[in-house]
Amino acid sequence: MSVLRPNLFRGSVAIVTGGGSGIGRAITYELLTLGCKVVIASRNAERLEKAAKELGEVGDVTSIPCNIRKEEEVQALISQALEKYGKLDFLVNNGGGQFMSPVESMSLKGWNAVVETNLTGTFLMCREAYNQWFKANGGSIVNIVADMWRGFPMMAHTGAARHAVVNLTQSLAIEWAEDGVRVNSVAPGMVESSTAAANYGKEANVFDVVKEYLPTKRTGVPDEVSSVVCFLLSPGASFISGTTIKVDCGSSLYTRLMWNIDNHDKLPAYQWIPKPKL
Ligand SMILES: CCC/C=C/C(=O)SCCNC(=O)CCNC(=O)[C@H](O)C(C)(C)COP(=O)([O-])OP(=O)([O-])OC[C@H]1O[C@@H](n2cnc3c(N)ncnc32)[C@H](O)[C@@H]1OP(=O)([O-])[O-]
Ligand SMILES: NC(=O)C1=CN([C@@H]2O[C@H](COP(=O)(O)OP(=O)(O)OC[C@H]3O[C@@H](n4cnc5c(N)ncnc54)[C@H](OP(=O)(O)O)[C@@H]3O)[C@@H](O)[C@H]2O)C=CC1
Repeated sequence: MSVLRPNLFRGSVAIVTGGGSGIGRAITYELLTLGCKVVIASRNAERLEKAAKELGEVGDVTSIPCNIRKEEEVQALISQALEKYGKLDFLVNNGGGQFMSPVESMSLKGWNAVVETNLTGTFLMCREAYNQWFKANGGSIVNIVADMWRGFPMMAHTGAARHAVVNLTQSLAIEWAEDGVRVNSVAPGMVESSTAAANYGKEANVFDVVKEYLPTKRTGVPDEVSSVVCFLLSPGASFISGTTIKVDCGSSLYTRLMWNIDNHDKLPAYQWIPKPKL
């Protein structure tokens, strides 16, 4: 099912923030099928535990509740993961989110909540994983960002924070190269997980509305992000660090100003069958 070879990550250990839902869950699922042990971490302990139970049928997974905005919780997450599995190979900073609002009515508290979640949370996770393990042992980090390349109207807070993570990725790739740590990012386009649809799909019907504006004429699926994350973690990406891969099939490049793409179905989704519940 994974395009990567079976047992590729046997003996490896990963932490995936937000690993209990949506894209993070797809990443966790694929890592597990490749033999990796995975710690999933996010705020909602009940939902996380339920996800760990379901994913436990695929492989060795542990849930540890953690709010990535809280320094002491991040420190505890890394040390508990190390206690449980004795090592750490991969960190996937996928946990994040935002709300829709024009800047003029964005409160400072709301701005801070989004910047702390997406930028400061990623910084804390990277720093702690490095200080507690990667510095002495090497490792690989993938940060999930977003399609903010042309600004992010209605989500300016997340646009600013995610672009900052791209720059953080570049800085860390250089600072930590001599310790054998690779750091990359993945920037998904519009990816329709059930959670994302619940967050944005109903209110503004975003995922349905955008389809005709995408070169694919369809939204992405979580498996299409997961496969790229797993590749970046793998030895196949051993000469890639400090980069951000856009997983959007060109949507960040497309405007209808000079070129119009008519409706088509020539770029179908790469989706696991049977599809895991995401
Ligand atoms: C479109 C497709 C592209 C993207 C897809 C995805 O990313 S899919 C994945 C997407 N998944 C997600 O995005 C899920 C994760 N997202 C979240 O958990 C939240 O959006 C969070 C990041 C703000 C964290 O919030 P939290 O739990 O830490 O904090 P809190 O709830 O206490 O809020 C703090 C303050 O923020 C403000 N404020 C908050 N909401 C709204 C709003 N709707 N309206 C206006 N303002 C809002 C408000 O000021 C509030 O304070 P108040 O006025 O209440 O005293
Ligand atoms: N779907 C899409 O189209 C796109 C998604 N993205 C990004 O990809 C990532 C995954 O999104 P997706 O799977 O679609 O949606 P989800 O809502 O399923 O994923 C967000 C995850 O982040 C966790 N999370 C949020 N805040 C925190 C926090 N403070 N500490 C720890 N965990 C947290 C949530 O769990 P909990 O609530 O339990 O904390 C949840 O599992 C997010 O960063 C999202 O913004 C980027 C571009 C497009």
